[in-house]
Amino acid sequence: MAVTIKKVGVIGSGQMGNGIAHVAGLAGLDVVLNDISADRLKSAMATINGNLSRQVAKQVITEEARKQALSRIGSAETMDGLADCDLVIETAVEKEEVKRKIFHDLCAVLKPEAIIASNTSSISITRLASSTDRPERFIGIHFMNPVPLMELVELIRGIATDDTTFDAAKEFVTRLGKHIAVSEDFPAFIVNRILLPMINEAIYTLYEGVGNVEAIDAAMKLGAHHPMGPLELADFIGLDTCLSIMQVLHEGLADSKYRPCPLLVKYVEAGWLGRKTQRGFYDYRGDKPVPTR
Ligand SMILES: CC(=O)CC(=O)SCCNC(=O)CCNC(=O)[C@H](O)C(C)(C)COP(=O)(O)OP(=O)(O)OC[C@H]1O[C@@H](n2cnc3c(N)ncnc32)[C@H](O)[C@@H]1OP(=O)(O)O
Ligand SMILES: NC(=O)C1=CN([C@@H]2O[C@H](COP(=O)(O)OP(=O)(O)OC[C@H]3O[C@@H](n4cnc5c(N)ncnc54)[C@H](OP(=O)(O)O)[C@@H]3O)[C@@H](O)[C@H]2O)C=CC1
Repeated sequence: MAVTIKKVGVIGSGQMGNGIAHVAGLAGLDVVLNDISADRLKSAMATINGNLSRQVAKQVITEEARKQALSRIGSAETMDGLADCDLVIETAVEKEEVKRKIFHDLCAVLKPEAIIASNTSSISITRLASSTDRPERFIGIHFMNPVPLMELVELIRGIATDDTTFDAAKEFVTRLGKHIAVSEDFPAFIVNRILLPMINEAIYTLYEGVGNVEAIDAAMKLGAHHPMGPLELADFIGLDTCLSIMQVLHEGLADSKYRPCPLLVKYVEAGWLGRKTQRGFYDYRGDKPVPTR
């Protein structure tokens, strides 16, 4: 039976959650954003408004489209508010036990025919699906950061994902105007299997003293035409997320070439997670970012 997605739930209102709510609202879908923190929900709504306003100023969207999109995005402090969604996308932190608990709580309230998706960067979709009551209606829908600007979304089927779910996810992503890359359910899928070892290697390059933060980022921006240097990009993604992805690659593929750089571990242990905590490979607390090494 075909599934029509009209109402979308988003769990986790961090940078990815607010981006997904933003693009879904703009595409004319009703959105309910949920988070464990009421403060986070409030600031996510303000961020979405700010990002929509930037798009109006740049004439990417009209003022009317901004207003319409905002009016479609609501927030819910408990999971009950997601009960009648057709699709719920989980976008909480990259920790398997957190995601499993969310799915357990979500399945208790969500209508049985609804589809559940995870925006995980790396974790097995088959394994996450097994913590739900509907593995056949579970899929990986992996957006890229920043969601309103990046064109790609990866779709990942778990072993049990049925064709109806895959087709509905495809239709949903197409409606958002994004390009789809289909990936097999392997650790970190396609983009992060390639991108994260490059970022980890850039951190080793720093750790071994081959270059400092500025030299490494300038080298890849000006020498390889990357839009952001790898350390700037790591701060943008979040160093906790980068470390989690490397750990999934290291454990999942059992190959020492994916060993997370000890310097990355140290930054995460310090709570220097990048832009979201205002300190990572750069310090963002002043007027302009200053390298921390
Ligand atoms: C970890 C995973 O699981 C997967 C991943 O996502 S990996 C990460 C993938 N993403 C990347 O690799 C991003 C690499 N960087 C880029 O492509 C570019 O730097 C970029 C597209 C992010 C920005 O490009 P830019 O035009 O050079 O930068 P910038 O001038 O700062 O921003 C341009 C506009 O983008 C928009 N923008 C920037 N960040 C935004 C955000 N978070 N949300 C919405 N809009 C944003 C703004 O409209 C901004 O306009 P203003 O100048 O008015 O602020
Ligand atoms: N950052 C990136 O570039 C990309 C990330 N992803 C993936 O998206 C997901 C989210 O990443 P990102 O947005 O960067 O992370 P953030 O740290 O920005 O946001 C995560 C959000 O989830 C909230 N949260 C934590 N636990 C729960 C819970 N039990 N229920 C509801 N909300 C919860 C956090 O709240 P609090 O802070 O209060 O704990 C926070 O608001 C991860 O799986 C990540 O791997 C995918 C593509 C790109």
